[in-house]
Amino acid sequence: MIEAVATEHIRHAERPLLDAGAPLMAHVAFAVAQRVRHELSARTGEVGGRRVVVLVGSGNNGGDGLFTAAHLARAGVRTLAVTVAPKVHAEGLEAARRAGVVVVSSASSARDSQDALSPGAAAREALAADVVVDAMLGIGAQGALRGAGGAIVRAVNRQRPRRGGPFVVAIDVPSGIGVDDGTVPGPVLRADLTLACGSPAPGLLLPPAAHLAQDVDVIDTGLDLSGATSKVLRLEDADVATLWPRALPEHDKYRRGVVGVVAGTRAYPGAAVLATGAAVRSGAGMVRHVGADDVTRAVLAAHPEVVHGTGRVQAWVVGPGLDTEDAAQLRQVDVALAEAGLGPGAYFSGAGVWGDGGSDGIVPVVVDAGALSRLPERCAPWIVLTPHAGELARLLTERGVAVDREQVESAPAEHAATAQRLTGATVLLKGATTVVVGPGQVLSQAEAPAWLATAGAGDVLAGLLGTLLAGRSREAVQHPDLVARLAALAALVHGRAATEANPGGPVSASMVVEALPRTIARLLAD
Ligand SMILES: NC(=O)C1=CN([C@@H]2O[C@H](COP(=O)(O)OP(=O)(O)OC[C@H]3O[C@@H](n4cnc5c(N)ncnc54)[C@H](O)[C@@H]3O)[C@@H](O)[C@H]2O)[C@H](O)CC1
Ligand SMILES: [K+]
Repeated sequence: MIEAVATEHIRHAERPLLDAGAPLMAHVAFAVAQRVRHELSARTGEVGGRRVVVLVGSGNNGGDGLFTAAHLARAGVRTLAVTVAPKVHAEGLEAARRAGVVVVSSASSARDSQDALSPGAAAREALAADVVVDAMLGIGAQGALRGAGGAIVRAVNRQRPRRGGPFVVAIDVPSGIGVDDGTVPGPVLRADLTLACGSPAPGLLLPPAAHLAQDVDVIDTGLDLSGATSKVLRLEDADVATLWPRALPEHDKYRRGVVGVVAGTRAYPGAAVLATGAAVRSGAGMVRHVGADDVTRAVLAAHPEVVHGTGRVQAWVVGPGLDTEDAAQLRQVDVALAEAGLGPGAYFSGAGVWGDGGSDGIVPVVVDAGALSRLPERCAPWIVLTPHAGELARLLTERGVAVDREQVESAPAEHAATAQRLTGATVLLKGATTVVVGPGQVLSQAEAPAWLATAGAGDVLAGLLGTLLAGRSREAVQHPDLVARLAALAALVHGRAATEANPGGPVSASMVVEALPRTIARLLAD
C-alpha cells in the first residue's frame, strides 16, 4: 500500500530533523543527481557532456535543484540552472556556481542583467536538453505557478513532442500541482519521473494532478510519519491477497456470498449480463438476478449459473442499465436499500446500526447509475455509490451543491468527499484514476488503462464490487472502514483485468469479465 500523508504532517515530521541539523537537502540532491545520471546513461549511453536544465524556484525545492545541479556538473554534465525567482537558495546557488553550473535568470527583475534569459529562450534550452529537472515549487506551492516559471512551462508545453523530447524529473512534485488536493490550478510540466522527498504528497495520487506525475519514487529522508492522520492510500497488487474474501474449503455457496443484482431492462439487457457476469466470474457463491423475464433470459444465456428472482443475499448491486420508468424494478431497488438498514427517506444517525449489523440481515449495497436517484436522505457507509463525474455532479446538485461535470473533474477528491459527507455513503468516483472516499478515508487507484473507458465497464466494476462485499458482508457492516478498501480493491482488479484482457490495446467490457478469473488468480498468487 502506498500512503501519501497530508503536507502538514510532512512539515511536522521534517522539523525535528532540521532542528537537529540533519542534512536533508544534501541527501535529496544526492539521490536526485544519482537518478538523473542513471537516466542519462540509460537513455544516451553516457553522462559526461550530456545536457541538463534545472529550473530553480525561490524555496527549498529550488535549493534541492541547485545542489542537484552542482553534483551533475561535477560529474561532467553540461548543466544549466535557470532561476525563476529574484532570490533563490543562497548556499545552493554558491555550490552550483562553484561546481561549474551555468546559472541564468528568467525572473523579470533580471531582465536587463547579463545573466538574463527570457522565458521563451529558457523553454528552448529545456526542450533541447536530455533531462529537465523541475525544482521550481514543492510542497510550499500556493495556487498556480506564477511568474517566469509559469511562462517557461507554458512555452515548453506548447512545443513538447508527445514522444521524444527531454526526460522530465520533478523534485518532490511537478511544480504547481495542488499538493494536498490533486488539483491543477495552472501550468504544470508533466513529469516522466517524480522523486518525492520523504513521503509522497497526496496530490501525487489524486487526479487530475496524478496524471502529471505518473512514475513516483520516494527518497527516504527518515521522516517519522507514524502519527499522520490525514492520508490518501493506494492499494498495490500485494494488498489483493490480504483483502480478497477467502475461499475456504468449509464454505458453501451461501457463506462464499450471494450477490443480488437488480439491473438491466429490455432496452439495456447488456448491463445485467455484464454485472452478473462480473459477479459470477469474480467468485461469488451465487448470483441472483432480479429483473424482467426477458432480461433474465439474456443473463442466463450468457451465464447459466445465475439464479432468477429474489431471495437472501449478502450484498446487492442495484442500478446498472436500470429503467427509471420500471416501477417493479425501482421497488426492488428500494427493497435492497432497505436491507442496508435504511428504507427510502430514512435517516441514518450512525448509532444503533453500527456494530450489530450483518447479524440481523443488514447487507452492503452497490448503488450505480439509475439507482443513484433512489438514495435515502442519509446512507450507511456500507452503501457504496459508484457514479462517474456527470452522475456525481447531478447527485450533488440535487443535494444543494450546484456543480457541473467539469467542476467535478477538476477536483474529484473534493467533490467525492462532499458527496460522502452529504450522504454518509462510501463514494467511488469513476475516472481514469478512481477516487474512493469513505468516512475518514480517501483512496485512489490508477490501474485502469485508457482503453477501459468503454461502454459497460462500469457495470463490470459494480458486479465485481458486489462479490467483494458479499464475501465480506458481515465484516463490512461491522467495520465500515473495510468498505472503502474493498471498493478500491475492485477498482484495482478491474484495471488489471482490462490490461490482462489485451495488454496495450482495445478491450470491451465482456473481455474484462472474461479476464477476471485469471487476473484474480494471478493477483492472489503474487
Ligand atoms: N520532505 C523532506 O524531507 C525534505 C523536503 N525538502 C524540500 O523542501 C520543499 C519545500 O520547501 P519550501 O521552501 O517550504 O517550499 P517550496 O520550495 O515549495 O516553495 C516556496 C516558495 O515558493 C513561493 N511560491 C509559493 N507558491 C508559488 C506560486 N504559485 N508561484 C510562484 N511562487 C510560489 C513562495 O513564495 C516561497 O518562496 C519540499 O517540497 C522539498 O522539495 C527539503 O529539501 C528538505 C527535505
Ligand atoms: K518541483
